Amino acid sequence: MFVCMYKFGYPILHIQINVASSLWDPSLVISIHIVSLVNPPRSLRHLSIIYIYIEAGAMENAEELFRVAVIGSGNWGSVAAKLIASNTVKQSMFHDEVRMWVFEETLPNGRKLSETINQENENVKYLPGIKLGSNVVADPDLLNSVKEVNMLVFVTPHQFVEGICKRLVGNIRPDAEAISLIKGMEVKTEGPCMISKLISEMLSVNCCVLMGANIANEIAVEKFSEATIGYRQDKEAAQRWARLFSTPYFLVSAVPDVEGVELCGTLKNVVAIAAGLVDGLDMGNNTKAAIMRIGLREMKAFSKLLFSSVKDSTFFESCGVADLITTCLGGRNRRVAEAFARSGGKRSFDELETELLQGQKLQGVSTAKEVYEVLRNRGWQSLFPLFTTVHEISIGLLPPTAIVEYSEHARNLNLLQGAVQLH
Ligand SMILES: NC(=O)C1=CN([C@@H]2O[C@H](COP(=O)(O)OP(=O)(O)OC[C@H]3O[C@@H](n4cnc5c(N)ncnc54)[C@H](O)[C@@H]3O)[C@@H](O)[C@H]2O)C=CC1
Ligand SMILES: O=C(CO)COP(=O)(O)O
Repeated sequence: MFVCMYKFGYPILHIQINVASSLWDPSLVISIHIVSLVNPPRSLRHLSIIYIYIEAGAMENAEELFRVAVIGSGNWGSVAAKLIASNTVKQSMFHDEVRMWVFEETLPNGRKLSETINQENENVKYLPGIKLGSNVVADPDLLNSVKEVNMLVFVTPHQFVEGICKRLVGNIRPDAEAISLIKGMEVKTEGPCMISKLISEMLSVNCCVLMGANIANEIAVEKFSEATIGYRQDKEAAQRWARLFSTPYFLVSAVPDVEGVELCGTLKNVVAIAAGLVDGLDMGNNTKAAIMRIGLREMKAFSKLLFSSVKDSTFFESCGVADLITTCLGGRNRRVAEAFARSGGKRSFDELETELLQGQKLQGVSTAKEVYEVLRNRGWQSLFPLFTTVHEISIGLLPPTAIVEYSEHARNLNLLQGAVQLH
């Protein structure tokens, strides 16, 4: 770039040569600047090259920056926006602004949720007391929220994703990429469909997943935790997602196993329902640990039967055993299931969800139903006694106490091991 200007009464030539991209941040450009007097008077000839300096600066072309939208603004959606916003202001490869699509609601005081978020920089309904970052912009208009965006973060309860994607078809950038933080699955007539696959197929985008031991309220107050990104082939995209989410208190690693990571996040919610039932029955820690162990075994077997590519090592990442533990100890699925067991199964999960979670959504009960459909369609019910029992308890077919009646399933558990070894 050449610029000619007048300063101190003399014409000055400023030459900027961009020589390379920085290794640690591709959006940083290293430039050499030569600033010189043009045709200086004899007395200033010794200053004809005034100075040369090297600079590392942000790319000037704003179109090249990655623009992020968070689709969803619940408890985890809001924390995800906060994490991302803290990084986009610091890393020059990202545009500062983070748009957050809000499923619009009118609050009890008559104000709109999206307006309140923008005025107070806080999601007063789903994450009260936490500032999101002044660069988070709430938008109730889905299509506007994704305008010019090339990094789409999906984080809504899983039952709403298909409807959202239908509205997005044809309305996103062709070079957009996506990540799903959603724990859940859909069951179609042709079989189970993971949410990342649904997003990927409906929108023709590459879709990674991010799952982990991530109780949103704890990360909101910046307590240390870890998460796992699952990716298919595009390691570079996975690394970009990791940069977008990682902070000193939120450590993100990536593994090439999308289905394994996503199934861990999805299935542990069913086990958390079982753990909550155990709490509601006052069975104690040994029983809960037993349920978690049996649950982990069924998670692994189910995942491997559906996708032979799923890796054993994935179950030892944050998305696996760590998320199982935290959700069984402190999650919403556990809490509502405990209340269900304490009512002797007399109050429905729907009623308890509305009362205890006030707009937040349970994923475990619907996931148990979806898993059950897969088991029934494939004749695998007897191989997965925990998953089957959780569903049958949740629809009132069995009492909550059935969660610990395992002795008669012993034979089937052995069968399960055999079935998995076949793969
Ligand atoms: N909250 C947590 O600690 C964590 C949640 N997750 C996962 O993140 C996903 C999203 O959960 P949260 O952000 O916690 O949500 P949430 O359960 O706190 O809130 C429910 C959200 O659904 C929205 N909603 C209600 N009706 C809707 C509709 N018809 N269409 C679209 N949206 C609608 C609400 O506006 C609200 O934003 C879930 O899959 C969950 O399993 C994952 C890790 C941690
Ligand atoms: O997924 C979670 C933690 O990683 C949150 O689980 P709950 O939805 O049960 O709160």
